[in-house]
Amino acid sequence: MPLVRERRHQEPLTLSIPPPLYNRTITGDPSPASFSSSSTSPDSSPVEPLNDLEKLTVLGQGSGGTVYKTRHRKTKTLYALKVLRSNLNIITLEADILKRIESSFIVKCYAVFVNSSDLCFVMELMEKGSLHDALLGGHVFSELMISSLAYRVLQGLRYLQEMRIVHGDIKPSNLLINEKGEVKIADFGASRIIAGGDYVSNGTCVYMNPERLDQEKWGFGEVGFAGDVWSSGVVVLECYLGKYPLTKVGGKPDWAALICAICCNEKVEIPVSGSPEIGGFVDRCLETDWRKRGTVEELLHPFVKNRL
Ligand SMILES: Nc1ncnc2c1ncn2[C@@H]1O[C@H](COP(=O)(O)OP(=O)(O)OP(=O)(O)O)[C@@H](O)[C@H]1O
Repeated sequence: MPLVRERRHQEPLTLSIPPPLYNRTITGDPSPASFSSSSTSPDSSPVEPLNDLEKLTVLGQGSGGTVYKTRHRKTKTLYALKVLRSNLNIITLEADILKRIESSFIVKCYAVFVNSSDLCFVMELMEKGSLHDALLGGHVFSELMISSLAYRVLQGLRYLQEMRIVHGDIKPSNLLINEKGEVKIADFGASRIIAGGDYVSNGTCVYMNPERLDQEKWGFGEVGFAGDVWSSGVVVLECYLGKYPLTKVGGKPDWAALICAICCNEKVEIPVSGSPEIGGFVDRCLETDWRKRGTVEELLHPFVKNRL
């Protein structure tokens, strides 16, 4: 069956967003403007309404908005609140995807609220931040830790594939860690739901796979899932080496250098100090031809079998 990416701007708003119900200001919000909110969450939402949340600190900043640590005023439960300031027609696909997801390998979204031009996601708080933070300063991980991380990412991708969802932006800052040290996949801003044919590029360039950078050569098709596998391989290699593995350290690579590094270079391999299992794993993920690349099912063995 041909694949169609549901174009965000063509997509009708799939969330049934009711008219604003509330009109109060969230504590700590520098804007005096009222914070109108309307819940679009599943019935199980523990947060209703949005202004029950008190902003505590800023957890991080993405290209589209800010993520806050918040506390529910009554229950005292902590949540992460992601506020995206963008074209609602574009970002509601992310909300739609999050609404469908229920997996212990993926950061839970409890509720989605709309506030004029902002879309607010109430999410499970991942206390230990992102894998990107954990990698700062050239920190390297043991193979056992990497295999545990790879297992969780692959299980998350397996779930998404069953839901016909391509994540599209697997990278360290989108892999979050909770208090127990469990890694979960987050951020569906570059995701797409596969139904048949069309394709739009999105996501972070340095973790992109050859077929996405060179679409004329590779064409379209069921490449999205293979793309998530490629990115997972880059992340595993980065955890092993303590640095982004496909280009030289320092400086942001320009587009041409990146295309060359990802599409034309010799195969990137794990150093000889690595075990054959992690070497084989990376090798299968970073297979340039997406048709020959390892699948999620295949990659769940044997490297990740030794997971923690
Ligand atoms: N649920 C969460 N719990 C704890 N911290 C979070 C949570 N979600 C996001 N963060 C933090 O906020 C940062 C920004 O997240 P966000 O998803 O907005 O952008 P990003 O993935 O870092 O960048 P990009 O704009 O490229 O997607 C993350 O890197 C992480 O440190």
